Parts: sequence; structure tokens; C-alpha cells
Amino acid sequence: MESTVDTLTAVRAAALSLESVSRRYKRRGRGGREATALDAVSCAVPVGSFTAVVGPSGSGKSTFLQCAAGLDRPTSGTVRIGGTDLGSLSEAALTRLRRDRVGFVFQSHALNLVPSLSIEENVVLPLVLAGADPGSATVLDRGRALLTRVGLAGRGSDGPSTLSGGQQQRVAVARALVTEPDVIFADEPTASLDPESAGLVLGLLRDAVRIDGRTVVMVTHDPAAAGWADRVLTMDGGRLR
Ligand SMILES: Nc1ncnc2c1ncn2[C@@H]1O[C@H](COP(=O)(O)OP(=O)(O)OP(=O)(O)O)[C@@H](O)[C@H]1O
Repeated sequence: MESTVDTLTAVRAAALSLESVSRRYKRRGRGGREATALDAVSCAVPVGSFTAVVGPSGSGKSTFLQCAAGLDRPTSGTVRIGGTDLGSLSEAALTRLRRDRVGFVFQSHALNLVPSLSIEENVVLPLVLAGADPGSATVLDRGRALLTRVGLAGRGSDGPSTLSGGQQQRVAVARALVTEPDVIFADEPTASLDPESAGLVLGLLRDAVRIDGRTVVMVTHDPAAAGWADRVLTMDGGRLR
């Protein structure tokens, strides 16, 4: 009984929770057989934690992230971000939740930033998309403060293409932080970086947790990257081990 109460308390206090989440895909040309990418996965990610999701290729890590972040809808089960059941949201409400309450850092720095915008404009883009005035002191100050934080003060008016891959990933982290989201999802954020640049990006994610109390969920196949996390979830065959 007590453990049920404890579990319910943990789910309510979680930044992110999954309850028996499955994602099945219809396979083409195989007589309608389904592939189970996620198989009844349950977990609660506490506020202010840095979680790494690891596992062999094809174990379901990307599918976990896509469903957890509201980029894909599970076949069954419940995903909650900050207590909100994503399954209860319309597409428009889900888009707003992703914009306002979730931050993303993707694998490829080429995909993370908008090349036609300046570095600073990229950082504050989620605020502007949410309706903030891009010329307001609040937005400008927030952008500059975050660029200083990621070690790129003074580069705000340059274009992303003037930065190295590692620097671009640091801008992506700044942008992921700008809305002070409930959860920051990172999908192999250091996959294309040298160890030194990777360390800088991982240090920024860790600081977001330790200094700001943010919550980070990072998919990685790199044990060194996973070593920066507080907790490691291991996937195998669509399940958490
Ligand atoms: N759109 C899809 N259609 C059919 N099957 C899919 C689809 N996406 C994923 N799968 C299958 O689901 C399983 C899990 O895939 P997923 O990409 O989540 O694994 P992963 O652990 O992220 O792999 P990797 O480390 O190689 O990126 C795999 O068997 C994959 O073939």
C-alpha cells in the first residue's frame, strides 16, 4: 500500500512520467505484422535530474525520446510532462506545450539552428514564436545572458555558419534553456563532436540541472556522455532493463 502511495507521489512530482507506454509500428509487406519499438515502458524522471537513456542500436531509445517529448504519440499508455497528460491535448495544444515547456537539442548541429537567423535570434526564437517582442529588453537580455553562459558572448549578431560544430551545439543548448522548460530532451547531442567540445556541451547540460534545477533527458550510445548523468536508464528490446 505504502509503495503505491510512494509511486503516485513520485509520478506527481516528476518532470516527466511514462506509464505503460507502448509504440508499435505496422511493418509494410510482412503480412501486417507489427514491430514493437517500445514495450510497456514505465518510469518517472524527477525534477532537477540529469537522466541518460542508453542501450544497443534498435533498442528503442529514439522512440522513447520521441514519445516522451510529444513528437510522436504512443500506441498506448500515458506520458505526462509537468503533470500534463500529453494524450489529452489537441495537436495545437501539444505544439504549444513543445514550444513553451520543452527544450530540444538534436544530434546534428546543422539541423539545430536556422541558418538565415543570427545566433542571438536563434537563441530567443522560442520566445518570439510564443509572441514575445524580439526587440524588447527582456528578450535581448535573456539572449545575451545565455550566450555569455555558453561562452559565446559577443557572437550574437554573427550567423550560425561562422561557428564550429561544438559552438553550434552550445547555441542549441542556450536555445533549449531560453523558455525555462520543464524538460530538456537531447538526442545524441555530442555524436558529431570531438571529446573536448562534447565535454563543454555536456557541462552546460549538467549546469542547467545543478545550477538552475532544470531536468534533462539525454539519449546517447556513448558511455562517456552517460557518465555525466545522475541516473542511467538502459533500454533493451523496447523495454527498460
Ligand atoms: N517508423 C518506424 N517504422 C517501423 N519500425 C520502426 C520505426 N521506427 C523505429 N522502428 C523500429 O523500432 C525499433 C526501435 O528503434 P529506435 O530507433 O527507437 O532504436 P534506437 O535504440 O534509437 O536505435 P539507434 O541507436 O540505432 O538510433 C527498431 O527495431 C526499429 O526498426
